[in-house]
Amino acid sequence: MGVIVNALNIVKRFGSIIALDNVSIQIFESEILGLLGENGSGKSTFAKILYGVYTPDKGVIEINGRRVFLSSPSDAKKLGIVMISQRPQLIDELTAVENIAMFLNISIDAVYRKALAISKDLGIGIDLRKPVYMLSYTEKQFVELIKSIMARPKLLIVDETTTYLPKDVREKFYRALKTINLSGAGVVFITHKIPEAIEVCDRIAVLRNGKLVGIFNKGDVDVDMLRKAMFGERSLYIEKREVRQVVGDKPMLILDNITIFNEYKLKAVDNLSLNVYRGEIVSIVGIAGNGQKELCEGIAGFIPLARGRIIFNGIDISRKSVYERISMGIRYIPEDPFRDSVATDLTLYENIRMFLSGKISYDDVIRYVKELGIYPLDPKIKAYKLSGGNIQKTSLIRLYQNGIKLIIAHNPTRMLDEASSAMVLKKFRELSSHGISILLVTEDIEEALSISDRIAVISRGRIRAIHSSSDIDLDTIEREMTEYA
Ligand SMILES: Nc1ncnc2c1ncn2[C@@H]1O[C@H](COP(=O)(O)OP(=O)(O)OP(=O)(O)O)[C@@H](O)[C@H]1O
Repeated sequence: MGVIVNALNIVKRFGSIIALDNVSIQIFESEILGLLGENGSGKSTFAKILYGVYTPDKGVIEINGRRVFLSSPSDAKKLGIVMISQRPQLIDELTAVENIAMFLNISIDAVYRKALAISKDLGIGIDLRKPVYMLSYTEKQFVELIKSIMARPKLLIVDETTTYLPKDVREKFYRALKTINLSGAGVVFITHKIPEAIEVCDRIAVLRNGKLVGIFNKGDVDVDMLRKAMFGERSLYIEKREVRQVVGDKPMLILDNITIFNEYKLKAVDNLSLNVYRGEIVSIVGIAGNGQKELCEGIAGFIPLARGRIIFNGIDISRKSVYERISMGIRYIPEDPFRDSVATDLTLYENIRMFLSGKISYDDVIRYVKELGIYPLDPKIKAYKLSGGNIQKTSLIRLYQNGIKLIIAHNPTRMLDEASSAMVLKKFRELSSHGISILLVTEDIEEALSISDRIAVISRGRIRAIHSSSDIDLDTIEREMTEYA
């Protein structure tokens, strides 16, 4: 098998942080190379160097045996390197076909026939002539996948794209990656999920604190070995999650037949009713784009209800402002910390101070940074310099505010590694045992099963089923999620 990419002794520093410390990785033709590592270990930095977003401070990149200098993604694209980011890079107002045509610089008619054939081949039923804003997150990622296949890449980088897709959709995605492999291309597959890495990848490279710990062949490793490689001795402390059974009998939140329209005036939440009791953890699971974001924003007060009522702690808050809802004890953790919940131009210290009332000393901030496991342990660092997972942990400072009665958390662990996710779920459990109610809106069914008292399945803005988490299993929930989609 030929070598597509030879990354030799790559060093990348950001000020005093060494994001990549002498990392050498080869990527072969027709292989899927996994990239695993805890938050802040250097995965995205490595991917961005291959995609021309960052240039290395030291080291050499060779593509097909020739030394290259990638100074932008268009340099990378010319060499056949394509990346699917965690957030779809599509223009919402254009159709899927127009987006693909623009990326490939070819005519719309030529794109349509080919794209349709590829989507049929993969068993993906997407209307490629719809504007992208009408597609769900999953459908958008499939458009990215079709776009990547049509670009005939030599190297495809997939950055945590599949984390929350339901099993059957994920399998279609994996099949597509194997198809890309068949043409001789290599794939770099970044994921936080160790079992997924074992399932999909031929080899798995593990990074820790910017250093390459090792590259393992699929057949030679198991979950425990990879966990140890990722976290070192800390792997021993990753808690087993367990289901709690303490729930109050007083509804903290009553959603009474609420309907909410999205920014495109489409009905996103459709006549939805649900109660969350005092101290209860209720999860809402569903495929992304089924009204979850609008539901969260509607409860937090960012967007108005078209119909229905929200009763919080006995009071109708349907017309109350965001500020009034916060004062009453509602906290919202949005799913996109970059856009909605962390001021990236401010320092970590300033972000933490902003969300915690009263006098907060520098030492207090250090304590929170430690408790949240934010890396690097430097309150003076500007937030934009943090890795995705560490930015997400910063947004979770809201969990430490006073006076909380209800938390609405939307995919709060999406970017977190296993140890950090366990820390957040432990915090949720602790808060609920103090009577705080939690509405966890997540696409991670295992997470929902591990922590919730009840699980509701959402599809097309409606609750399709509600289960006690002790009476339900993953397969049934996945079936229900896709049945109505
Ligand atoms: N633009 C930047 N400026 C300063 N520091 C940065 C920048 N980008 C990344 N870093 C730092 O480099 C280190 C590695 O970050 P990177 O984003 O590669 O981690 P990661 O493994 O992808 O993490 P995650 O799983 O959280 O996405 C982190 O300490 C991060 O704070």
